[in-house]
Amino acid sequence: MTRLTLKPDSLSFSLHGAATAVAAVGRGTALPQALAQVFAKTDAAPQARGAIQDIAYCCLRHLGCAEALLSAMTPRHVEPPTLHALLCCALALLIDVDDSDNPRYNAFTVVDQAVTAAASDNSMARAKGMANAVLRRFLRERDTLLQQVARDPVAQWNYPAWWIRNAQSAYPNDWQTILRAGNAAPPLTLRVNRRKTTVDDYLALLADAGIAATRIGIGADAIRLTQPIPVHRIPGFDDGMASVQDAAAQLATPLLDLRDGMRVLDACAAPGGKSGHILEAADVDLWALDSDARRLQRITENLQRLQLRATLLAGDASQRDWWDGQPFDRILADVPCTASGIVRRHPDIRWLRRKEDATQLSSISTKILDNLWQMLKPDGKLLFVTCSLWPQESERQAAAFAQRNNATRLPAPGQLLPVSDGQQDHDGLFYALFQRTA
Ligand SMILES: C[S@@+](CC[C@H](N)C(=O)[O-])C[C@H]1O[C@@H](n2cnc3c(N)ncnc32)[C@H](O)[C@@H]1O
Repeated sequence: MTRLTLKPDSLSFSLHGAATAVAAVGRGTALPQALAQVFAKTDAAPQARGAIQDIAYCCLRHLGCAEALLSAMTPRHVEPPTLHALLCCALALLIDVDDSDNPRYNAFTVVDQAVTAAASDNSMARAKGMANAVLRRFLRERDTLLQQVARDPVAQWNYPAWWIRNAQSAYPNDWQTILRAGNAAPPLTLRVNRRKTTVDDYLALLADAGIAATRIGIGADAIRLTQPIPVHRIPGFDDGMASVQDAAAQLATPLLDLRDGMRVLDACAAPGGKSGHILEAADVDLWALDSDARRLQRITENLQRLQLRATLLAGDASQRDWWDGQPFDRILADVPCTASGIVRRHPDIRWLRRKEDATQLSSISTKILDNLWQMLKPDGKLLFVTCSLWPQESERQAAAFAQRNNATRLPAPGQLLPVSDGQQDHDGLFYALFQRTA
């Protein structure tokens, strides 16, 4: 509940909105929903929404360090949760200021505006003196405090301890690079719609619009914008000339080896990123299935924009009640997983997931894969995809599946580790391709 009215274009307003969203993540809400709730309650203009979102993302990327700093500077756990989140948001911006050559905010402005945000809210106003003291102490003792908390791996890496241990055990040589990549802001990667244009012509269109972009070495239709821009500013976006899609995700369609006339199932299809790419590549009879009926609506919107058509079905890929009994030439199984390979886009995931989630999600994907295998034509191909880094959900699952079903494994990239610099910039996805021989 607010006491003072904060100006919607002020940093205090953005900090208050971001803190409300981060506190909701602390209660188990995914960040996109948490932000949508904040935007629904406040009358924030697009620019203020952008600032709220940026601060919330920054906070979740620095949450381990911010919480450790707060514990080091305050004798008791800070309550209520929105005040705790507000101080973490402010500390995250101050840490970011320290890291950046071109900081977005002046450090003293951050402190002043965080205290104003606390003062504006009945639930926090009493603690504004404490908030001021904590943030000013951080400014005075920054180096000592950062050194002190960096002994704790959670503060050093900004992931839960179990996540760091998982990464160390799965990737003894690469775990630090992987964790660092997950903390970087992702690039804006586009997929050019080859039904409407070519990569070269689209790059020329972007250049004419003054938007710098380069071809990416992975994914034939992939280009990366040098600076992310809002989606509505992407030339031809509303007409389906380009879609936002990570470069690694753009490998699914070429791996499916599609030909016109094929009957294709995209079994876990929402929001339809890969469905759209499949339909751009070939004239296939595509069935797009998802168990979440609300998320199917996102496929409808995406395909409408691309002016492409599929048969949309709400159903469980581990069951058969939605199937007409006609086998498929190709099946894409982009199964539900922990999403540990896309944390740079979703910094909340690491804080929302639990260690045991991988086991539970693996058992769902085992059922999905075994069921879908029975729906494939002889010689048909099934592409198994996850956006996970954990072998339990990816390589171990693929190997066990091949053994159980006597499936022939065809060449595919396997585990792609997330990379956050250079030409190959992409998320961490896993691909395994199987063929039915009988
Ligand atoms: C990784 S996402 C798919 C992303 C999508 N292929 C794309 O490229 O845009 C996984 C999807 O699986 C769906 N899902 C989860 N369990 C399922 C099930 N048992 N059957 C079908 N879909 C399921 C989720 O609703 C979610 O939309």
